[in-house]
Amino acid sequence: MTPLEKAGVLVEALPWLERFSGTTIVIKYGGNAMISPELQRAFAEDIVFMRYVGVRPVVVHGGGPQISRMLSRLGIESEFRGGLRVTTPEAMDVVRMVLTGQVGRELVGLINQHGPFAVGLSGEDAGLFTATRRTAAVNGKSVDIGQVGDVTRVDTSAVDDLIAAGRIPVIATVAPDADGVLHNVNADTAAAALAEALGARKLVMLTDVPGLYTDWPDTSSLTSQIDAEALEKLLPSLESGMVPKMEACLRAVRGGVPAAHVVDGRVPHSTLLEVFTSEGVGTMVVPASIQPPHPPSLNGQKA
Ligand SMILES: Nc1ncnc2c1ncn2[C@@H]1O[C@H](COP(=O)(O)OP(=O)(O)O)[C@@H](O)[C@H]1O
Ligand SMILES: CC(=O)N[C@@H](CCC(=O)OP(=O)(O)O)C(=O)O
Repeated sequence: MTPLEKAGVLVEALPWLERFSGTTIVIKYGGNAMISPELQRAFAEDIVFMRYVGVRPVVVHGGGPQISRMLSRLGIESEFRGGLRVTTPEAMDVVRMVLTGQVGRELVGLINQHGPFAVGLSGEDAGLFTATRRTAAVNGKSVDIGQVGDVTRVDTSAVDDLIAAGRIPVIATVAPDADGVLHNVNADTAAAALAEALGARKLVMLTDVPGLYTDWPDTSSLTSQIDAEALEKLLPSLESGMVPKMEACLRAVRGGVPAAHVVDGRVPHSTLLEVFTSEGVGTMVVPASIQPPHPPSLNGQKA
């Protein structure tokens, strides 16, 4: 690349820096996207980059595959229903241990190789999340799945304090209910609730597919943009992990977040590409088809 081309790349980011500097962006890092140490390091670089250019990143992490591995090492059976893990009290202990003690710690460590930014917390800290037990929808019927919750209250004060101090909150999604009983909350669900409560400018979900396929697994059905109404119609036909993910995107945009994106976390620096380049990668969910004006010279893909 010539020096002029390098300068071009930097200048291309300018409208996006102008748009997003000073805003809060919630990034959900799925366990399936954490497939190599290099990718995890690239993710940490993206988050720190955002912080240095004045964006206020908030990381919500998953860890589904890591939880499944630990459960099987311990000989505890685990199954998913409607994209959610059936969570017994015994499994709940493991979920909490893996998310708060392992996956969260590793991300905090990677980010903090660049400076004292990341602080790990969970839904239990300072009343961040209150959960309400939920069921899963399987073939149109609602079935009990144990200690699994939805986030029904968010107290953002601890996250606000950390952001104001220039820190990067890294959040694990276990949460007590109103009686203090701990629940396992799907990380997509929690990220959407938090993005809504923080008034985030964007929600970015990193996963292990290039985006939403409207006719899964037909690869030609990958969609770059969908509005809330169309997504709502599509939801009953979605499968497995995409159910909570797209429900979460819908919740976020209906709750006032201008755009929610599903992007391929297996692509190095996909977060940077999504936020600071004109291409826009993955699938963007918007409240309605009509978009606010774009910065100059854009292709209409981004928000
Ligand atoms: N319509 C669809 N479009 C894209 N992915 C889908 C769809 N339906 C099911 N999937 C599956 O959902 C998975 C992503 O969800 P999940 O495994 O929960 O990821 P994460 O750990 O990132 O939250 C994909 O790997 C894919 O196998
Ligand atoms: C209720 C429920 O399913 N909770 C999830 C929490 C972790 C998660 O959501 O991780 P990913 O983002 O990597 O899928 C689980 O136990 O796997």
